[in-house]
Amino acid sequence: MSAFIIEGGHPLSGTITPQGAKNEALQVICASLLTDEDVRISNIPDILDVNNLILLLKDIGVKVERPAQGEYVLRADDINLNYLESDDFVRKCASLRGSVLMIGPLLARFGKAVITKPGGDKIGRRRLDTHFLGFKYLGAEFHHIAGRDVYEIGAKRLRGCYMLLDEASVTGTANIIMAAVMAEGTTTIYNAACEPYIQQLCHLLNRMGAQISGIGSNLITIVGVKSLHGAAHRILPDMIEVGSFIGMAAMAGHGIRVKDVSVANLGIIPDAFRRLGVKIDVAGDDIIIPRQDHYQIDSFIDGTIMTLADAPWPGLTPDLLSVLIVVATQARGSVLFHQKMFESRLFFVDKLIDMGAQIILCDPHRAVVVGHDRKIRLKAGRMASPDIRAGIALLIAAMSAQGTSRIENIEQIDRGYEDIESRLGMLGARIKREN
Ligand SMILES: CC(=O)N[C@H]1[C@@H](OP(=O)(O)OP(=O)(O)OC[C@H]2O[C@@H](n3ccc(=O)[nH]c3=O)[C@H](O)[C@@H]2O)O[C@H](CO)[C@@H](O)[C@@H]1O
Ligand SMILES: C=C(OP(=O)(O)O)C(=O)O
Repeated sequence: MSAFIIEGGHPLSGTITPQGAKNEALQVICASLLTDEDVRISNIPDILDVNNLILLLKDIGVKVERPAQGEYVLRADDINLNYLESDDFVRKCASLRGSVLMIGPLLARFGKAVITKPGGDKIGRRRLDTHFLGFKYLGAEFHHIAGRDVYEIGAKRLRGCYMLLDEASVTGTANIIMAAVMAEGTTTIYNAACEPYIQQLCHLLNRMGAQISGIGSNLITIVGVKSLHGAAHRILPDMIEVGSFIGMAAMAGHGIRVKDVSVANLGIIPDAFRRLGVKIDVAGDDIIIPRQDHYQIDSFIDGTIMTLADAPWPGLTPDLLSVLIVVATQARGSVLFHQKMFESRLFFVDKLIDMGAQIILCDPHRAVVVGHDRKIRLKAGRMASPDIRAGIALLIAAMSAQGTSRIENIEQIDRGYEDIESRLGMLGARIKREN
């Protein structure tokens, strides 16, 4: 296990550019399985989860070229379906959540896929019912393979239909869309997730010859086509990384510009930070977070205490609540965080409490933060990163703290943040990696 050693208290300033979006990358990379022609994708982040998914695609026979940094050409013209039966495949899927996104395209193109319990963050139950239900609506059948923790999914022919999803699952919606693009007839998905990740996937699929409408809404209509062809695609900036940088700038920044963020695709994210009193200026497609000696948490119009809660898009993404919690620890005022979607994502606040933050963990889903208004600084700590977003939140806390902190299990951070110690180092952070 690797660790970061962070010397806190160094002011950060300058300009930083976000990487391409992890969650979009996982989807569009898997979309390349839908055609035997070249799919060229640029702005692919160089992070563990994405690199492991590309390796897994190589294992099943996808030809991979990397003409430039962040740019890949993927050609799935000779897929080895036998590899899906191997223990090696199952083992690799089990450590990578993005692997679940291969099922829809494999089912659409080859009528066959294997589903195993995929990896990802340990942030509570991560059920796959929505994926299963969607595939079943389209006519797929599931068989549990005795002795192995996997299901085989098969479908001689997928048939379009109307479906109302049980919840707006992000990877579930992406998977069902990819399964439906070559189904016979029309598929209508209601209660579809509509994150920019999904919108981007749909735009790529349409460029590949699919007929998808309703993009950006929770009602998606897909008219099945016979086959798809190659296309090119550029991944959007990672909105979760942009949010992480806003949080970092509020806590430890002396003026930070985040460049080329695609403001139009950030949704409610900047406003969530503004609710905590963080000042954010927009300049073209950049955002600027000036130094702020104090920031004051809003209250609701009726004077009641501010609540920030996650919700399916265009609501507040659950992936930024951990960062928002850290920011609140130095605000003036109090705020209730309600993490509705995941069950175990708030437990990391124990570490912030050890560092001197005033937080009441009410139950696994709710925490109240009483801000210090910078009168008391967080003190350095020794901790392990339980998941990717708690990891970055702890890193931000450590950069703003007094003294030298140590964060272990930083592989969790590496899953989603490209070369983070060097990039933050350019802004003045002192972070050393220990392998
Ligand atoms: C690789 C990837 O893209 N991962 C993202 C994806 O995971 P993933 O697609 O796995 O997450 P889902 O959208 O399926 O669900 C996440 C959690 O939210 C719950 N839920 C979901 C929808 C809903 O309307 N109500 C509800 O309670 C689910 O039961 C589950 O506990 O979406 C999550 C939710 O934005 C993000 O945290 C993950 O970063
Ligand atoms: C929860 C996340 O990732 P994953 O779905 O890959 O575990 C995340 O990106 O915050």
